[in-house]
Amino acid sequence: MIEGHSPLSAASDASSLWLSCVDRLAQEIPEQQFNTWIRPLTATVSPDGSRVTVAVANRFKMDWIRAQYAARITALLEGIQGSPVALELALAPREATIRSTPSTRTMQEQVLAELPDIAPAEPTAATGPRSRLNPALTFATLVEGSANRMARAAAMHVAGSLGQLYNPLFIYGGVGLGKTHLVHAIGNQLLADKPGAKVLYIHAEQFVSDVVKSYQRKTFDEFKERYHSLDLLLIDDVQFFANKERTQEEFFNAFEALLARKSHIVLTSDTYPKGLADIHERLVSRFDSGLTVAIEPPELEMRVAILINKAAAENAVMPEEVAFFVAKNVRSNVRELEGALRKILAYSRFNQKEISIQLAREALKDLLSIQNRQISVENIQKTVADYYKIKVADMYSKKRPASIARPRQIAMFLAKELTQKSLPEIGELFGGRDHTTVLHAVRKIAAERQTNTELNQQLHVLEQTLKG
Ligand SMILES: Nc1ncnc2c1ncn2[C@@H]1O[C@H](COP(=O)(O)OP(=O)(O)OP(=O)(O)O)[C@@H](O)[C@H]1O
Repeated sequence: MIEGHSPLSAASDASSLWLSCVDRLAQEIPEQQFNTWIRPLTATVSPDGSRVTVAVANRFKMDWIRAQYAARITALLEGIQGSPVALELALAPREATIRSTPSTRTMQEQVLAELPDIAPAEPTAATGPRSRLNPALTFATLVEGSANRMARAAAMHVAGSLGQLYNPLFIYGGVGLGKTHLVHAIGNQLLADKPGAKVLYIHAEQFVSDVVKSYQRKTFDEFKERYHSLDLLLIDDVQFFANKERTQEEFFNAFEALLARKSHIVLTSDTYPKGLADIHERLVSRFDSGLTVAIEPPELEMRVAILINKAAAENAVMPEEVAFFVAKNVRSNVRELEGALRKILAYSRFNQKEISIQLAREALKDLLSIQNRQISVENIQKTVADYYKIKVADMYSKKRPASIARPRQIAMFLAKELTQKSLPEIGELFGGRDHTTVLHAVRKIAAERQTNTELNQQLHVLEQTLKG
């Protein structure tokens, strides 16, 4: 803060920080997207401008804003403020709603119950923006490494020869590993080559909402016209179709119609098709009928390359030794790497200092101390999966063979032991399992450890690895 500022001027600076950020976003984002996602937001800014809390209407919007806009909002806020800004997303208080009980639901009520809370300003199937692609997410900005090599090659192939091999292409992996980036890259590449192609990127929850609206408004012809006539459908996070019967049926119809006209479908999920819970078998087998590829957490060298590339894209130079320092300390996913980089760039610009290990240490002070105290569940899942040579995705899958279920129970036990997370939170991070499942795993492994020396030894190795 500038010396001599009165609290009043500090407060008005603080509120203009958010308004300036919104102004900048209005210039960057297509109008429809801006009106849908950014305009309804309200924010509270701390007097020194170091913390901005944005109120969001519902959880779906929160996830979307976090995934699509949070990085850019933080970068803009930090650019305007000239110092690090912590962005928080919070649910705005909402009015109570009355829901029917399942036994008395009509078809429309059943469909309505599938609706994520969407504000009226949402783009509808008929009026939404054409492709919903983010032009910044291209193959050129996606760093390649062994973690995503196969998925990237398959995606490039699809973009280059639509409707031929690998249809559908199913890409799965943990959070923040680049699945969304990759599917946008396919769409952007196709549009660059064939500007007239009909491409749509959609998050699975938005598809649910489109189904619901077409029921509400009786606009099924428009819905079909829109989805069944695409050349390329990119659909993100299909695990959100779980338990949405009507949606699954409509998606199945769209899927069949698109394949029949040799259009391409690309899907992403947090687990592989057979690991998906509560999705109809006929849909799962369709998902698995083309090519299924994984994106793994990036290895050290890839994390380093991502940091150096992303810094260069921001016109900053990140020396390799600093990139190694950061990459060794931020291991779980690319989104977290980006967050760390943003903090370092803001710190360097604000203090007008070159980027060095010392500067990175200072900029990431909070993050590093949190990491030292708290190990993330994602890290535990990856470490345990590597140790027992199973896929990370098996940590979220519904598979039950002992070779998978046991490492999963061990990971749950370690998550309870080494993190601050509650049983329900851990259950959620293991593919939406109930807290009683986690409790059972924790008790079982804890008891067995007392008598089984081999297990005790394995747990010891894992604990040491995780504590670094
Ligand atoms: N290989 C990569 N090279 C460059 N940037 C990457 C790479 N992988 C991921 N990113 C970036 O990391 C961020 C998170 O990636 P993305 O949103 O695609 O992850 P995701 O797997 O879809 O996660 P979620 O499951 O949470 O939706 C994005 O900003 C993306 O551009």
